[in-house]
Parts: sequence; structure tokens; C-alpha cells
Amino acid sequence: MQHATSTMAATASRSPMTPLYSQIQNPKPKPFIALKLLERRRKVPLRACSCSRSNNQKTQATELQKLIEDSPSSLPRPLTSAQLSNLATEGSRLRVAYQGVQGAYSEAAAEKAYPNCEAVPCEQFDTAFEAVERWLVDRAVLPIENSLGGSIHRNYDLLLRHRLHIVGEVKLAIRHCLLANHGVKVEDLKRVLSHPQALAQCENTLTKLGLVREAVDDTAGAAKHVAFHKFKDAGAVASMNAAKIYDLDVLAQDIQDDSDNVTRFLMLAREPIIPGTDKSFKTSIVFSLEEGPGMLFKALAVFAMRNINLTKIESRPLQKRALQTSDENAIGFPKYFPYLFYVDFEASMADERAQNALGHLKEFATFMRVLGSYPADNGLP
Ligand SMILES: O=C(O)C(=O)C[C@]1(C(=O)O)C=C[C@@H](O)C=C1
Repeated sequence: MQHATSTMAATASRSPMTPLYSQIQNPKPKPFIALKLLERRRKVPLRACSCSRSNNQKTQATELQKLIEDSPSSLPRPLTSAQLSNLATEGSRLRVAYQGVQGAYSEAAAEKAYPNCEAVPCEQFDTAFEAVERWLVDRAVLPIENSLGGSIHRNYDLLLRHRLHIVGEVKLAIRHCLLANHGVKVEDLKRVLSHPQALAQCENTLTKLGLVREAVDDTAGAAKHVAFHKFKDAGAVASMNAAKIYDLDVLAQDIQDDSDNVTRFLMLAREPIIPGTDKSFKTSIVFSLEEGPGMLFKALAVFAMRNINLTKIESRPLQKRALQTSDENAIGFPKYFPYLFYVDFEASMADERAQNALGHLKEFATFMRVLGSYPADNGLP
């Protein structure tokens, strides 16, 4: 159990949830037209499948082809929400969405989680969620917490807003480098670009160097930007891999504030996996409680009394728009700040202790959802 937050949420009645574990969603049919999307490391990223296509679909494919060919480099561009609607999926390799551009840590995490997958870059976290929901990719791998920077709140909120299931986790050691264009020295730098999490993880080094931080969407995107604009006064915090891809010099290595810098990523899918007991499993849930003294204590006790270890607890403001209509009906909106609690615990949903704990929690939680029950990543990051 790492930390707890004690703010209470006050809510109204909830709908019953039977069985405890989330229902398997009805699979949607795969789109008839399948376009090979953003084939990595190849000049021609789109390939139509053999089935016949409508004029509209041909136009979309041509537009996308043009869009990618117009790109200043031959690297794939990340998906935008607008492009998502134009694309469909095909292929034997598992297609895994990640946020960022090629060389981002998230890409490395996707490849660690699904070796030999086709990693598909997405502009934003939302785009990655949507890409899975719309069958454009098979999975998404997204960061959820970092050992130095803490939680990635946006993804907690998106987990609730979307209906994907957590099917695994993967931990990745994050080793940041300070990158700059050839010939640029550390003393020439005035600014540094990177993802806000990466900047936060290198707080001490960047403060010592007196660099002005500029936040961008991802670390590799920062490296790409610095290289593209041939900046002489700005560097990027990114990976060694990004330095190679964007042809930048490495001015300093391992600049994170602590050598043990690990990011935990979630593997997300349209359908849950069947939880087992053969290996160590984790379960992630989200719930809200009525307001009142000791309510969170009572909620956490359902795990403690069954000797179930909690590995993470996070509280997030309950935003009405973040909820699905069915969830919305289950929750009232009180005059005080309502909160949602996200809890990860070390037990499989196939374990009777977990089922009893959640049955107990349901007796007084005003809302509860199982986000996934999945094998724990206990290996080296
Ligand atoms: O910018 C990247 O390279 C990412 O993959 C994103 C991200 C994050 O969101 O936390 C992932 C891992 C690191 O902790 C830093 C940044």
C-alpha cells in the first residue's frame, strides 16, 4: 500500500453489479474494408486489402497516402482523432497503439509488452483509446504512473470514460538523456523541450543547468522538433533511441533525479482476459463512496481483513462528463467535491478472497467498476 487519500465522495444509489467481474462486451464486426495503416519504417504506409472498395474509401486512402507522403521525414505521423475515422485494421501482427512518435518510451513499452507487434503512434492518449475502441488497432499500451513523477492523471480519467479493459501491465526503466544538435554544447542551451513527466523526472539536473522547460506531447517528439528546427539554444530530454532516430548528440546520460526511474504502463484491450490463479495477478477497480467519517477506512478494510495487499490508490475528482450514461445513472452529484478512488490490489478475480472483498465493498460503495484483472509484471523493468 503506497499512499491513501481520504477525501470522501457523496453519491446516491447505485445499480447492482452481477457478476463481480465486468461482462465481456459483444465483439463488433471487423470493418469490411481493411487498410494497412502506417506501415512502420516503410515509404509506402498504406496498403489496401484485396476486397473491393467504394469511391469514398478510395478517396480516403488516397488522402491518407498523400498526408503521409507530405510528411517531411519518412517516419510515420501519429494518428489524430480526425484521421481515426478514416482508418481500419487488418493484418496478422498485433497492432498496438501508443502515444507519441517513434522513439518515445511508450513505443518501447508497447514492444516490451507485445514483442514483434506493429506499434502504431497516436497523437494523444485519447486517440489511442479510440483506436482500440474502433478496431483500428488491437491493443493500447499507455503510461499510468512513474516512480519519480507519480500518476499520469489523464489516463486514470480516460480509463473511466472509455470501456476498455486492463489486460496486463509492463514496467519500463526510463533513462533520460539530454540531446542537442551537432556542435551544440551544454553551455549554449537556454531551453529544454520534453514531455512534462520527463521534465519532472529530471527536475534537479535541469534546475542546476538553469534551463527553461518547454512541455511538448512526448519525449521523442521533442527530439524530432529540436532536430527539425536545427535549434542551437534548445535541447530535448529523450531516450538514447530518440537520439539515434533524429540524429542528435547525447550531451548527458541518465539525467533523471534517481537512477531507479520506472514507468508502469497498462495494456488495454476491448475484451477482458479470463483471470487465472496460476501466476500472480493484480486487479484494478474504481469506486465512489458516500460522504462520512471513516468511509474510506471501511472501504480499504475489506481488503485488509482478507489479507489482500494494495499496491496503489489514487483519487480523482468525479467529473460527470467522464462517466458513461449507465454509470451516470448510478451516481448522484452532491454539493461537496465528489471523488473517485482507483485501487490496485494483489489478487486475481478468480480468487475467492477478491470476490468476497468486492462483494463486501459493493454493500456500501455508491459505484464500482472492475477495470481489469491481469498478470502482474514482477520482472526487472
Ligand atoms: O514521452 C514519452 O516518450 C512517453 O512515452 C510518455 C511518458 C509519460 O507519459 O510518462 C512515458 C514514460 C516516461 O515516464 C516519460 C514520458
